Amino acid sequence: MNLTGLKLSVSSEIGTLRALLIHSPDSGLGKVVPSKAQDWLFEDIVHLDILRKHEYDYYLKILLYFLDPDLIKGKLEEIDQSSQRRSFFKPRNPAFHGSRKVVELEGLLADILAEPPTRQKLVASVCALEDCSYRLQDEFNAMPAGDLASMLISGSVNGKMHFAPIPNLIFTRDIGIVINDHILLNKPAKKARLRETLIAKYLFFNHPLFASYRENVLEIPNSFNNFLRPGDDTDEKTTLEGGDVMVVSPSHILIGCSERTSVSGASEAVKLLFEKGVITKATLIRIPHKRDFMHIDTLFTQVKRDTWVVLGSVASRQVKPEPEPADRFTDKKSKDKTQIMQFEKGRVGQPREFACIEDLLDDISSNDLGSTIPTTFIYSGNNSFPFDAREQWTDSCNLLALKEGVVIGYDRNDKTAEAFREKGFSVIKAADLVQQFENGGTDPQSLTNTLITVPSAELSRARGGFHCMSMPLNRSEL
Ligand SMILES: NC(=[NH2+])NCCC[C@H](N)C(=O)O
Repeated sequence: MNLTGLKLSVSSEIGTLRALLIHSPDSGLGKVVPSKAQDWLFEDIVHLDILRKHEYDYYLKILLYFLDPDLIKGKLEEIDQSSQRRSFFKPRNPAFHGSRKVVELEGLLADILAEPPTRQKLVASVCALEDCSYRLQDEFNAMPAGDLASMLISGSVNGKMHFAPIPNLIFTRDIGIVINDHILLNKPAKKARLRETLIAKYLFFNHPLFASYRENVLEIPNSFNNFLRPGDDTDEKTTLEGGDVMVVSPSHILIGCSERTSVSGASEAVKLLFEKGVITKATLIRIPHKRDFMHIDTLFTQVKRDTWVVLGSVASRQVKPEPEPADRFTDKKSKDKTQIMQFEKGRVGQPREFACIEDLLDDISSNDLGSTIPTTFIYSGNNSFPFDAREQWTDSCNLLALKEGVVIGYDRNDKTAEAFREKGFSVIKAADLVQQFENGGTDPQSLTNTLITVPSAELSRARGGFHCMSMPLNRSEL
């Protein structure tokens, strides 16, 4: 794929999306077995055909109408014909869309594997990680680049499974983050995500698409005594996953300290970003270390300059109940408390603290983004128990902004959609919107204040939403 000349530029969560990196669900998702589902960070096994045809394909169509309409407009009927067998959506098919704005990761991987030196290094690294035999490594090296790319992702070739799939690669958010014109690589907390990280590292350092940004690829170092620590406890490790990083303004990023991102990972990232002059302000947000809240983008995402969708029970200021006598015995572990500290480059003295996530988001809206009206919070499940928790679990707070005020999420979060309507938003099904785009009833430019909903019965079992399923490469400045 000839993809030279793409400009990396992300300085907000809501500027009009111009280019992003995605990975469409590959056959590996259909190979998750019940006994390994949780180890591979899926909550359940998924039905691959339904997940692709009736769910993810809508996401892709919407992305293309917004970012690269020439590839899709006027062709919908043909693309959807059953005789086409989804060829438009299959990376290795000649009829594949091949967008240079909605960029498919598998194609990039095949490109770098066509270069023998890169192929040999990457194959050797994957084989070391997956404990493959020397002979198998030689076999992999002799494979055509396209087959090899698909095998390195799905784990299988010609019906044979050589190692585990990496089904979480659909969550491209987590493999790296574009901050202005730099790329911060991740250091995953979970073993199931190690191969993804390796692939991402090779892509950013070797693909011509990123050629002019080589010097801007940032790798978080391990703390110097990393390898001296006894045992396998991941708590103390230096880890950082992309879902915990949000670029909220050209100078300010948020980093979650969570189940996945350690304090040392966050701290090393901030040091690096300050040192390289990428940003001047970083806010660290400690959230409860729980599977439900693995990254900060599972708790809140931005909708507009002055509007955020949040889980109220964690983000709002909590009124402390009178302590019960036994509370003295049950002092909450610090890991379960929310704590927020803001650091500015060159500033001496105490960092600034915020009492709750909403206070921080309000400060960002008013002071970083210049909003002059009161900040709006739209709550998961319309802030009523148990729908708040239920819908957060199925990613009601994990929305992707296609442009300011137009976000995309799952259709199953009814009460959250109700909350959007109450705040003046339209809620429209992706299938209907696609039809309207196609027949000229509306167009992406004229859409305002809208939540687009995508079918999600299967996708939501993978435990991530569209914010996770996107790695923005370019957004217009706000
Ligand atoms: N940015 C995110 N919230 N990503 C969600 C990742 C979900 C994935 N199954 C995992 O547990 O790793």
